[in-house]
Amino acid sequence: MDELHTYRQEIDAIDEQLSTLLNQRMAVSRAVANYKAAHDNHVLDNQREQEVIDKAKARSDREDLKDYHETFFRQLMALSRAYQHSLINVENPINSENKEYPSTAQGVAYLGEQGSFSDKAAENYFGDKINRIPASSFRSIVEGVIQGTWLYGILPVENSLNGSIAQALDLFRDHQIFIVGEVVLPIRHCLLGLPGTNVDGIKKVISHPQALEQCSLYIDQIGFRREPRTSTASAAAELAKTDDRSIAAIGSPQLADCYPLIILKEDIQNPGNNFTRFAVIRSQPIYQQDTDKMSLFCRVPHVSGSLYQLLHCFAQHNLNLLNLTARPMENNPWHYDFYIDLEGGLHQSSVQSALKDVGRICETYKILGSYRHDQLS
Ligand SMILES: O=C(O)C(=O)Cc1ccccc1
Repeated sequence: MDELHTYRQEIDAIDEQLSTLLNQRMAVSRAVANYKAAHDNHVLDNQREQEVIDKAKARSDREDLKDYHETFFRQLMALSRAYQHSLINVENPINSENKEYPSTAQGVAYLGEQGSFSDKAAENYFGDKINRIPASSFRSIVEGVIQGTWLYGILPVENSLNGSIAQALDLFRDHQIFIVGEVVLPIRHCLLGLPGTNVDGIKKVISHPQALEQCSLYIDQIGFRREPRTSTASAAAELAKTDDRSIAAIGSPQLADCYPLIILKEDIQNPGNNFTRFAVIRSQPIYQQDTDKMSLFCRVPHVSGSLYQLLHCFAQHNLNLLNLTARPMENNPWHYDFYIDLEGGLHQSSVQSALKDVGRICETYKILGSYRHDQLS
């Protein structure tokens, strides 16, 4: 018994030293948070964390303690990150992040050509106030916005029948890009052909993959071959340049006004309410007082219960989730990041409290935006 008592005294003395060291470490962490806030740096620096872990393992005085060193330092750094997040992100989100950035960028880039659904979404959101610029891929839109070639971009992010559009979400996660608004469009598809085309003679349909998927029942019933194109409007423009009456394009009825094509059949989309949600993106966030929706990316530790804990942060503050999508991590097979939409704006105290908890639980998280919910759907 005496022996156990002695061991416990030894452990208490070590814990005392650990507490002193933790105070010191968190004080430095505070200084790092201030530095990162002033220099727009991210809280998570994967390379730096790996170096800390490698050094810790090398200091282990026994082989069988290496893994314990790794876990200890991983947890320590997670605590440090949570502390930094609580200092940087939510102390004063509206004032600290709503800076005006000098920019010569103009216009909004959208996918496809004139008459694409993205073009229509941009028109609905901005009216004729700004130029709309056609682009050939999601990536080129995002890169153009980051480089300041365009002020805004517009990307489809979710369809009411097919769910989240993974490619768009991954671009938001992996780039310094922010959502500043959204627009929801009802989607109606029709089959378009060159004048004089007979539906019976059509062998192949061309369109954006989303459109082909949304009309899959009709396409399979007739037995058309499918070929993807950059957008519905690019497919229509391409068809209009040919004289091939064995090809049809799929897209909005308005395409028949933009290109010399005729509508062969209307409303060929699969049954159900077909809406697509588009995100308006910018290279810098805009946080306003009257927003009522937010989007985030969260990375939780790969341990039992961590997703449950993450969801609890929102439940505890009565915040309703509008979307939860798991996206695979590129360099970490079978591990996932979580994309979340929630009802509530960043100016709300319940949201700020929830985000403080999120910061404590997540290895890293990113606020993609706080913006007005388009209630059309
Ligand atoms: O191809 C288009 O027109 C787009 O904007 C992408 C798309 C395709 C189908 C439905 C919604 C958006």
